[in-house]
Amino acid sequence: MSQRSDAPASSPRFGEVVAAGHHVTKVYGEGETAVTALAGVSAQFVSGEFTAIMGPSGSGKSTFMHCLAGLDTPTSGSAWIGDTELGSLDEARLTKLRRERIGFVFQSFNLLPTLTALENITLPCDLAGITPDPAWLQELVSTLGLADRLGHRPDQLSGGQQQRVACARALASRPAIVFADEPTGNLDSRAGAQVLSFLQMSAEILGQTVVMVTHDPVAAAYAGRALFLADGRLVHEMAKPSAAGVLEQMKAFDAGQQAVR
Ligand SMILES: Nc1ncnc2c1ncn2[C@@H]1O[C@H](COP(=O)(O)OP(=O)(O)OP(=O)(O)O)[C@@H](O)[C@H]1O
Repeated sequence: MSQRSDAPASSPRFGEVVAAGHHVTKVYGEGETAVTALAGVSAQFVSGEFTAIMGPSGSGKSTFMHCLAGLDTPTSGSAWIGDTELGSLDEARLTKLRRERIGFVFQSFNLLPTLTALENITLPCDLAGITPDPAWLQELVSTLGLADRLGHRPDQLSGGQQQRVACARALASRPAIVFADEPTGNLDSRAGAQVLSFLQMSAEILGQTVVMVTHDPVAAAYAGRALFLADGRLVHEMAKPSAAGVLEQMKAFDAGQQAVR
């Protein structure tokens, strides 16, 4: 895939902050049954960066991602996409922003079963009233190895092919940011590696900002940066994570030790 020089003028410039959470706190429930899922997490995501959010089960990874993407609302603190604070938007504006500026990849693919692969890929653009750039679509489809599968419905595709369709769907509108929640959780290691290589390349070559929640150190090693959550707090950050380094860090947290440097 070649570097593109014809990105829309509204595309973020390299190094620009495209998403941020400021002191994001999320408490579910009230009183004695209240659960503090996030306790004041702040992080910034700059253009072209591929960030993995790591942490043990229940550490708040998905809640943080959902708050950043406007799928959940912080109890206090704020979440930003570009210079828009999501809490300032009503539901209609939030839906519009999600459709126009955010791409999603979920563990369970979330493709519509009655639509073909191509119809699934273009659905968010159709809903947002955006006409996807045909050359860009073709490039995505060929890079993801989907050219001869576009007329198939999801039940006629392997899990790996379905997740590659979901990746094409996420990038079709050239969103400001792609959020991927355990994108390889339902895939074998080979299909998972294809999806992760694509996400890595989309950041490194296309400048696509990607934030991925994962528990898998091997998956995190595809990212350029890993953030570690524990008990709803941001406890460590690692640049250029290796699988071994991430594993060591996770073991240290399990053992209640300080961050490994
Ligand atoms: N809707 C909810 N109602 C009540 N508690 C919730 C809700 N969603 C999440 N929680 C709680 O918030 C905490 C953080 O959950 P979250 O799903 O963000 O963690 P996670 O790190 O993504 O976990 P996992 O890796 O297991 O998916 C957990 O204690 C969870 O039980």
